[in-house]
Order: sequence, then C-alpha cells, then structure tokens
Amino acid sequence: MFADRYSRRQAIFTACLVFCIGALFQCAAQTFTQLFIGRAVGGVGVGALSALSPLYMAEISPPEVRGSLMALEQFAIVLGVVVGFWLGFFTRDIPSSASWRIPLAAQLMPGIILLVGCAFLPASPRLLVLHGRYEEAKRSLAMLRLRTVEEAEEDPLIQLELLEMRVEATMIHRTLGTAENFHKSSSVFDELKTWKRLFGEKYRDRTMVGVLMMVFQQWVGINALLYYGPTLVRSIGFTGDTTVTLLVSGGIGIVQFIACLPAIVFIDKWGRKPLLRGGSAVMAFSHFAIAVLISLFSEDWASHSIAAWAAVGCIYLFTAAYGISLGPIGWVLPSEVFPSSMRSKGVALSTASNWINNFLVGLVTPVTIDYSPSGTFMMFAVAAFFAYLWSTYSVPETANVSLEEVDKMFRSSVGREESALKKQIEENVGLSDLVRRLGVEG
Ligand SMILES: O[C@H]1[C@H](O)[C@@H](O)[C@H](O)[C@@H](O)[C@H]1O
Repeated sequence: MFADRYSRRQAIFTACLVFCIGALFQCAAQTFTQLFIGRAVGGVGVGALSALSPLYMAEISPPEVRGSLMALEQFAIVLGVVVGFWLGFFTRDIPSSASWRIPLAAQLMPGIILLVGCAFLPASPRLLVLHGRYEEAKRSLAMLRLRTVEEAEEDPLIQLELLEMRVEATMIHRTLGTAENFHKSSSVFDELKTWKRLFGEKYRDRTMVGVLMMVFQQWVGINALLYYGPTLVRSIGFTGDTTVTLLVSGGIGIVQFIACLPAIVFIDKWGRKPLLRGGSAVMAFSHFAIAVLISLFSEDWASHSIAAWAAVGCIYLFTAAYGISLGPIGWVLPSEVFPSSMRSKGVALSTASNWINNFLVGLVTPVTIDYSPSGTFMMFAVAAFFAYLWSTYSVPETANVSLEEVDKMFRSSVGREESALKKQIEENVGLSDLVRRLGVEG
C-alpha cells in the first residue's frame, strides 16, 4: 500500500529503518525477551524489504538484462547466508556474549549502506507514469538508462518504453479510475477490493505463478539443509566430529552462492523456463538418490563410507541445481508477471508465500527427520518433481520482453474487448505510430 501511494524509495527507506532498529535491539539485548523483540522488529523490516526490492528492481531494469539484475537479489541473500554462517562459525568459541553479538551486529552494515543509498535511488518511472507525472518519469528513465533528458527525447527505445508504460497506465485508469484516484488514500474496503482482484478471473493465473513459485522454492528443501544441515548430515552417516558436520553444512551456503553466478549470466540468455526445468529435474534426482542411499545403508554407514560421501555429493548437486534455478528465479518471476496496478500486492503475496512456506518447512523438517530421514528427502524429491511439471506446463517465458508485453501474454486469455481497447489507446498515445516508424527504419 505504502509503496503504491508514496514511492518505492520511501517505502524501502522506512522498511530499512525498521530493520536497523531491530538489528540494534538484537545486538544490544540484555535479556532473551529483548533479543526476541529485536528479531521480531527486524523481521518486519526484512519481510517488507524482500517484497519491495524485487518490485523496484523489476520496474527500473531494461528488459534485456532484467533477469540478471534481479538475480542479484538472490546473490545478496546468499552472500548474507554465507557471511552469517561463517561469522557465527568463527566467533562461536569466544567466551563472552561477543560470540553472538558480533554476528548479529554484522546485519547493520548492509542496513546502513541501504539507508544512505536510498538518497541516491532514482524513482520508479512506472509508478510515476501511473501517478500521471510524465515529465518526472522521463527524467528518471533517462537517468536510469544513462542519458540526458535531451538524449532521451531523441532515443526511440526510451520513447518506446515510456509509451508502453503510458498505455498500461491508461488501461489501469480506465478500470480503476483516474491517476488522482490511484494516488489518493483509499479506504480499507477499497484496499480489500484490490486484494480480492488478485484472486479474480483476470489475475488468478498470475497470482498462482507468484505463490506457487515460492511454494516450490521452499518445499524443495533448501532451508531444511541450511537450518538443520548438521542433523541431516548426521543422518547420512557423519556422526563423529561436530566441526565436520558444521563444515559440510557451511559448504551448502558456499555452493549456493557460487551457483548463483551462472544464473546471473544465463537467466536472460537461456530464459527462466529452461533453468527452472533443468534445475528441478536435477533436484528431484539428487533428493531421490539420497533417499535411496539412506534406506539402503543407514543401518551401517561405517562400512559404506563411499555411499555416505555419494550422499554428500548429492546434497551439493541439489544445492547447485537449486542455486542456478529456483533460488534466483523465485525472486525474479513474481515481479514480472503482474501488471503495474497489481504488482506491489502480487509481489507482497508471493513474498508472504515465501516466508510462510519457509516457516512451515522449518517446522515440519525436524519432525519428519526424526520419523524417517529417507522419507524427508523423498518429500523434497516429490516437491522438485512437481516443480518440474509446473515449470514445464504453467510458467510463461518472461525473458527479454518488457513488463507490458508480459502483461499481454496473460491478457490473451482475458478477452477480445480489452485488446481492442488497448489497440485504441496505443493509437492515441502514438505507440503504434512509433512502432511502425521503427519497423520501417529497422
Ligand atoms: O532464495 C532464498 C535463498 O535461497 C536462501 O538461501 C533461502 O534461505 C531463502 O529462503 C530463499 O528464499
């Protein structure tokens, strides 16, 4: 709500401030309750930021490199996972509260950088267009594409981007009311109505893409490995030294981090779908192999050390496959599938799905490991298999198309009347004309 009514920047700044206050509380905590309150406040900030960042990045990126730029979010998340783990690892033996205060204080560093950095973030041109502030939108887009305003006026590609945004905004204003209405504060009832639209006929498909994306991202079990790594590693035979189990599970973060790099390079070249399909297939295979190895050898790992190492290899294989597919794409796809009018709410819902499922996996995993370690890996294998089917049959390819064109992919099922209206608007704002001219010149 805040992100739509004011600006993406203000919303990011506020969420970041909340996060920093929470982090300060945590590292200065004197009692468990204070630590708990600090975690809760920090959690509110990070929850909001995890929805706001992909939303903002999708809106400012040029289509050809949007996937790579957005995959940087995953890069940053995993960098945090790795730094957090290893900082905790190295400070764990400090014989004072510094052992946990240092890792908790480390959060403040990226928090403060972002807080200061907000002053330099250009406004989202899409939101400005939606608010009817065309001149500012042009200036902001020029800045984002490293042009002066005069150059932007001459550049047909920037003009095309701006016109596409205007067409979409006009469509939205026809359905939701004027630009002023969009900007004006709405009642709780109006807000609820907009949320309800996410589940109506027109947006249901996209809502499913956003929500399911995160269901699969979580249920293939990445956080089970990150949270319960040492326990899971013990379940595949490494029962001795705690340092070994910690090191193996610490390696999971590093593999995920390294795997993110090819994702950044290939996500726009190869597209989202091939990465999702290939990644899910490899994940299903590795989890399945671990489940089989556990059920064959768990009675006597000591005399089957090769099998135990093969299982560790499969854990790393899974992590690499996840790190190049569901990990980064989970943060890319939801922001791409929604039109501007519904993007902030759609992405917020997908992000909520991420955290809710993350929480559920965290809750369920210790119980299932206790009951059956091989069954636990089988459960993740099944989730990865469904992710494969879903990415094959339900996911649209969003690589290299503008957000407005993605909108068209879904609209094709929404009806002819609307496309006729859109054509009319395209004529009115001069988009069709520009496209014709570019076609002739090209
Ligand atoms: O994309 C991220 C990443 O893969 C993290 O390691 C994981 O902890 C998050 O839950 C996930 O959303």
